[in-house]
Amino acid sequence: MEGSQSKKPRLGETQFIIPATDPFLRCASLILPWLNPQELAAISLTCKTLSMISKSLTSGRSLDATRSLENLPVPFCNAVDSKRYAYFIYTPFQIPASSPPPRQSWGSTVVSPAIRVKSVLDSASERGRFGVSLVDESGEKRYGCECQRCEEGSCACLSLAGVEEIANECGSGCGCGLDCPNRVTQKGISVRLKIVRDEKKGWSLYADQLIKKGQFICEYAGELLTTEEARRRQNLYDKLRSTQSFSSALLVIREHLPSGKACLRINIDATRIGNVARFINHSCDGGNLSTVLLRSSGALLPRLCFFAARDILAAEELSFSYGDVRLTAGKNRDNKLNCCCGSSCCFGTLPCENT
Ligand SMILES: C[S@@+](CC[C@H](N)C(=O)[O-])C[C@H]1O[C@@H](n2cnc3c(N)ncnc32)[C@H](O)[C@@H]1O
Repeated sequence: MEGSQSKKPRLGETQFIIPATDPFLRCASLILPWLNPQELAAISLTCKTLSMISKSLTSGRSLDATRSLENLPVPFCNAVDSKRYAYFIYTPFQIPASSPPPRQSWGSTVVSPAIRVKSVLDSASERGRFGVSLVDESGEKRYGCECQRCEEGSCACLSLAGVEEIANECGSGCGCGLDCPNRVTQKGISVRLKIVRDEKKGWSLYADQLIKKGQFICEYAGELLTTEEARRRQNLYDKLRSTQSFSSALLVIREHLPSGKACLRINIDATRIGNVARFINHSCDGGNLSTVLLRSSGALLPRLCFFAARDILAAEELSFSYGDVRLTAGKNRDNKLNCCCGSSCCFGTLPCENT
């Protein structure tokens, strides 16, 4: 008898089996993954079948925020309210600003393993395509290191004395390949993570395994904006936040140039298009992540990368400091947000960016 019992699906395992012969169902299962939550909710009201497909998609979406674009799935976990996932377009790396944001298929259970593998490979080549490159159109290297290949796990231009000191990685301007040990941050996420709902802070990124001090976690990926566009969007986000529960993820990085006279400003907006880093919350004590501005040889702009600042236990929240609240005190007074980081040195308000 034991063998004949059908196994009940566990939570999040709902699968809608689509008969290969039914053209309506096959069409619906191809189109629905491209819809956003509002569109999905609307279409699921039209008939029982579409309602079942959209329930199955919602389950699929909550199992992996990365849409198979990273090496490992990053699930949403919510024991607080009924939200199953946060909706945004996933990119594993920086991309030029996109308006309107593109559509992206998400949550389909009919994706074959071959397509999953292909999407990961595509993301690796896209990383190169969108990277602002200093290699000229003929492919001739203009900048970059001289290494042609790396031997026995070491690269001639490796300068990995400690996490804080990483400032350069090999890149498209180098002769070495993706297996070069000086390309730690270009291979995607390789530690288990999960996105957990918190009553006060909203979605929060957590470790789902022990992460050793110095391990790479992820980069802050999103749309690269001009300062003018960053200001326009920040105003819009401030307005949206004052009328509804809305969470933005626009990060402004300022890199002071060695002369001390100029400052390079990079605006990365992960609100509409981003990666899992958009779920990292602020902590007034600096949190458990160190941020490193990393320049890959051949790329014009640096990338902001997160590393473990100490050993991080499984089920610990990942956090970093968004900035010094004392420096932003008085700015954007109407838009202050309460900080709930819970650290003993909490200032009570989140640092705000005066874009
Ligand atoms: C980059 S997002 C982080 C992910 C966000 N929690 C979510 O649900 O999408 C930044 C926003 O998260 C919330 N947040 C981050 N750190 C917080 C903290 N320490 N206390 C309260 N809210 C926080 C704020 O709403 C902030 O605008």
